[in-house]
Amino acid sequence: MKNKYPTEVLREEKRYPITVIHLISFTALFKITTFSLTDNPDGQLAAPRRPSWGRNFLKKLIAIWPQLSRKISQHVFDQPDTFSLIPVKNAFIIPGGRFKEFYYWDSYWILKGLLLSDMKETAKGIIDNFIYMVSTYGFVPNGGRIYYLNRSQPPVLTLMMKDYVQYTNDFVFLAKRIDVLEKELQFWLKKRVTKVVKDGESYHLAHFDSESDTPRPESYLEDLETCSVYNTTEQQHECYTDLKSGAESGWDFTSRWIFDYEGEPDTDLTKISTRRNIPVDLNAFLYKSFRQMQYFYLILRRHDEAKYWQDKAEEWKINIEKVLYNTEDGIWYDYDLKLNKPRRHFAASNFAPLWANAIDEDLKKERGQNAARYLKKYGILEFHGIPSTLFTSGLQWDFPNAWSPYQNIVIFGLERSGDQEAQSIAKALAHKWVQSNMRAFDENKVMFEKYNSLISGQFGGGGEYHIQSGFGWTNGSIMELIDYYFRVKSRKHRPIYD
Ligand SMILES: OC[C@H]1O[C@H](O[C@H]2O[C@H](CO)[C@@H](O)[C@H](O)[C@H]2O)[C@H](O)[C@@H](O)[C@@H]1O
Repeated sequence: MKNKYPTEVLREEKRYPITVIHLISFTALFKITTFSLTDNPDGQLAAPRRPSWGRNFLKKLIAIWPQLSRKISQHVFDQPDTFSLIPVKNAFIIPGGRFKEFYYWDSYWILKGLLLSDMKETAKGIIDNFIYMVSTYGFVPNGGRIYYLNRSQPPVLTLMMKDYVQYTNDFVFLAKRIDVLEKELQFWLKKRVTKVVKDGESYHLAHFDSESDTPRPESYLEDLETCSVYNTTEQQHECYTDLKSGAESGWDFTSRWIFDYEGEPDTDLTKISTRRNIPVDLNAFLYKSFRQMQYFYLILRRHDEAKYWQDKAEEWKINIEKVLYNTEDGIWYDYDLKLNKPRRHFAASNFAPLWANAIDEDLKKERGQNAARYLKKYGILEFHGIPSTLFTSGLQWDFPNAWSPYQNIVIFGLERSGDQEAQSIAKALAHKWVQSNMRAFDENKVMFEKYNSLISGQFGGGGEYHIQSGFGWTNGSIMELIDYYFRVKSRKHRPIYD
């Protein structure tokens, strides 16, 4: 069949018969077991500052880093056209399982875990890989393959730099790279921002919007099948673009991106319309990054640039408040660009502005209180992890799956609101999540990419592939939770909680 495989895949498959491909993937990436000399993978996390159960678990997690570390071999640099890997110089940490290359937003939580394990050189190298990609391609691709070059993932590079600089005080490193951080955020401002109308007023906010209208090479047959319900080529192309935009969101896939005829979330993937949604979490990530740029430029005494990013942060804060905050329900909601109305449904992403602090100082406590009430209303405390949504669609970013990054986003959002009840709920949520992860680890001897919020210790399921283990971001984010909630003494370094 013509066009059965995308050109990138064809190029690799045509040149190399199956056996050679296997050989190549074996030699294209290799594991590194020794880290840089200044890295200390025994890590301060495993030091005797916490209960012994916590120390033992953390030691086991730290021991997983070498299994997930990769470096690109010289063959790829010598013959880049014969590999699908994007050649980056420094070692990195992969998620694990089928994910054998680096992933953009996974790396944010991985980096937190690396810093908490005192592996600052590896962390630095990972940031520099991303800096290289922004310099070369103008943005950070979804992951480390050339077939990911038509979409990004939630923007977190500036936040990675923040964690690194906060841990190391390496302002020279920051000063040399700040223009590239700026370049990445300009990509989002220029390519992903759209006009939003609410109550007759216009605002600007971002949405996910891949520029490619063909099936995802890594899930080619799945996408062909999903979009085959459409009769015209134009409709099929729209469908592919929305699937790729869904992958750009990192929530691939979820009822959040699916609309029924009345604009309500749906479980039928063929109705995917990712671009129609203004996502709360994406705009919170951007707000947090804009504010961070303001602080970075102030430290570097570049006052004009600091003012530019201060204005952007203020604009985003106002727009998040006016368009996404729902005073009646006391929470933020995604916004439907077509029907100009909020999508009033539970999602773990609804809490992201609390975590990003996209709130006026005098409203912080009240917003924390409201968010706590909202969690209780939906009985979220009864679960073993905060589920992505409350829709059972069979898609992996829906009920009952709970994903690690959003545990930290919700928990640290509640924690930093300063409201006492919100803080005690945050602690209870952290306990349940850590418990479930530890139970699963005891039974299976591995960490998973997602968990089932209905059963403590049970891994998640659904979606287009089987459950994967490893797992980079789960390990990084649980280290952050354990470090914050299960500590018995003060620490040498300043914490990096977010
Ligand atoms: O191959 C299917 C999809 O797999 C990735 O998405 C999932 O794994 C990623 C790595 O852990 C994670 O970043 C993402 O949030 C998950 O949904 C990949 O990112 C997708 O682009 C890809 O289509």
